[in-house]
Amino acid sequence: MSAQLSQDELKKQAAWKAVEYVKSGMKVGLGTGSTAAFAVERIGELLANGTLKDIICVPTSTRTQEQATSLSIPLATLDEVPKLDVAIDGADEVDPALNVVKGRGGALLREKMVEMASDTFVCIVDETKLVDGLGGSKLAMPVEIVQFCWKYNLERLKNLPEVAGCEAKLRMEGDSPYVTDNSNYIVDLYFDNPIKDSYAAAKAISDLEGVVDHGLFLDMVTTCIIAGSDGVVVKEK
Ligand SMILES: O=C(CO)[C@H](O)[C@H](O)COP(=O)(O)O
Repeated sequence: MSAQLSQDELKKQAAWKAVEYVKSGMKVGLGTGSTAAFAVERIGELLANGTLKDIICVPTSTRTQEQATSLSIPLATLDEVPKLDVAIDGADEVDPALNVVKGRGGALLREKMVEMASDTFVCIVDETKLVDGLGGSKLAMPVEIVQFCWKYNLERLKNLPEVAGCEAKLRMEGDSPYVTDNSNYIVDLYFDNPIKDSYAAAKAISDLEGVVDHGLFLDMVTTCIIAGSDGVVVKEK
């Protein structure tokens, strides 16, 4: 039966399972992306039917903020609620140690801030996101940089020994650079092979002046919910 589920149905299964971690009275981080959107929708439903009460949520993007507002989910910022009980968010890649790449949706900075502020980070994915090593999907690993002298920083990123051989491209939206919710640009790094040492890469990237943040979320996920053709698997860190 489950072998016939679409990718969206798998995302929804993972999202619904994650929402079981949300209890009345909690402070909740809301992720960004198509998988996280199913979780936001479910939280909205459970609030509307009275199953969940008195929760307050912190969104990780203007997109999620708009969705949550449309569902009458009570919202706050980290300024108002600096400590969260649980955050639920998708990911682009998940390795066997539950380190993840995030930010293909462009929300990496707010996602990292909200997820670091949370006691529990429940990551929700379908099985297509599983990789043997980060960078292994051959899709983008985003780095958020300031707009100022972006070419200079793109070149410096490309030339870091810790990400040797990667391709670096400024993310575009039509004919213009993509601009994040924080008014920054994104350089996407593409790898032929998984990154050898994600920790060294994360440090080297962060150390560049003008880098705001990157999509390597290391040692952050506490629970990963993976929906696949064999059902839903929960992995705890
Ligand atoms: O990091 C993200 C957005 O910045 C998303 O969580 C990530 O891109 C996964 O998205 P989706 O659930 O649509 O596959």
